[in-house]
Amino acid sequence: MRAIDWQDDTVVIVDQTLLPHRVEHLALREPAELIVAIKRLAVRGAMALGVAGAMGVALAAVRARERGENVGAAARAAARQLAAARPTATNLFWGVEQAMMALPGGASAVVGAALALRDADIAANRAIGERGADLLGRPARVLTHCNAGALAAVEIGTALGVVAELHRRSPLTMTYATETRPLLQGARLTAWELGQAGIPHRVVVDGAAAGLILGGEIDAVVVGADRIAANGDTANKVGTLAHALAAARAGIPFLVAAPEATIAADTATGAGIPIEERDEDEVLSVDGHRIAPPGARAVNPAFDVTPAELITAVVTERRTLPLGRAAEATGSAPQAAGSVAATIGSKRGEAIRR
Ligand SMILES: CSC[C@H]1O[C@H](OP(=O)(O)O)[C@H](O)[C@@H]1O
Repeated sequence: MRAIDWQDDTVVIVDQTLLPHRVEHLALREPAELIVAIKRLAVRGAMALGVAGAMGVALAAVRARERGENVGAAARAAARQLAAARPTATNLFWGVEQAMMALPGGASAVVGAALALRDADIAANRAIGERGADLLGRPARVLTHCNAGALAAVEIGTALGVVAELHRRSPLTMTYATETRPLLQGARLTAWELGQAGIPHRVVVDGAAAGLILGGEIDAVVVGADRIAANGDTANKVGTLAHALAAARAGIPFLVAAPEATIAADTATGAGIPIEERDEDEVLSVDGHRIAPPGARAVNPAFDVTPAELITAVVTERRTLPLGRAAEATGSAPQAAGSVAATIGSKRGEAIRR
């Protein structure tokens, strides 16, 4: 099952707001429908957003061609609206950009670029899983946050790709999935994926992670990312920073698993990463039932930024980038944060010119 795909000039997604109790697909023919799905997290996760961005431009181009309208104008309008749908995951803008680069070739070329990006995502996730497992060796107990699995990509996923590869090589004793308030991607989606994969797991409340980590119950933490700045600072689902602080205190590896498309060489540090502020009712209610007293207000940042010095390494489909904690975890001299930018910049340039 793919979280997002292209079928008969239509984008087909699994409506993730209905999981785990219902598996329902949505067929989206118009960019506007896809934008609504992105905003309400029916399709979500950095890699899936990259594919959605590209496929959204393709929808605009194909519909315009069918209607005899200006394909370029329709694609440019859709690109602007798609890029504004969610601000943090750099993959969304990258996917839109990749599709727009194919525009001179017409609607068919844009569709081709979107499908190539979809297929490249699958291959990248497979490589990330192998590279991340190579780095971690044989941890027995792993903790992950939010959902960076197949549902956040096309197939496989990043952090859960590493978890699945670790389990394939040497069965994991336990995987701890933090529930990930307020939208519960961990309790709903990661638990569902791990159950489907037959990987032993327990859901834990977000606030329990630090105690498990400092209590010696966790051997490694593996998470995804929504944007990695040039110096290695990493934005991921809110709550990630707390787990990184605990992992640093406990001296266990904290691994960020993400494709090259998540690296934003033009974002110098974490301070430059826009953090999505979502509707406060997501915090004040659960499943439509208000849990806070009338009049209570909330703040609802969807992401936080983990400083590079708390991250053991970023693994992508092509590289293992040791960051601030590499010296502790692997004994290698930590790569100066500044040089990460140079490495990222030069390599990423190659990727785009691929
Ligand atoms: C690595 S993609 C998964 C990534 O995206 C999630 O955010 P959201 O569910 O709001 O799209 C979360 O940050 C995951 O780590």
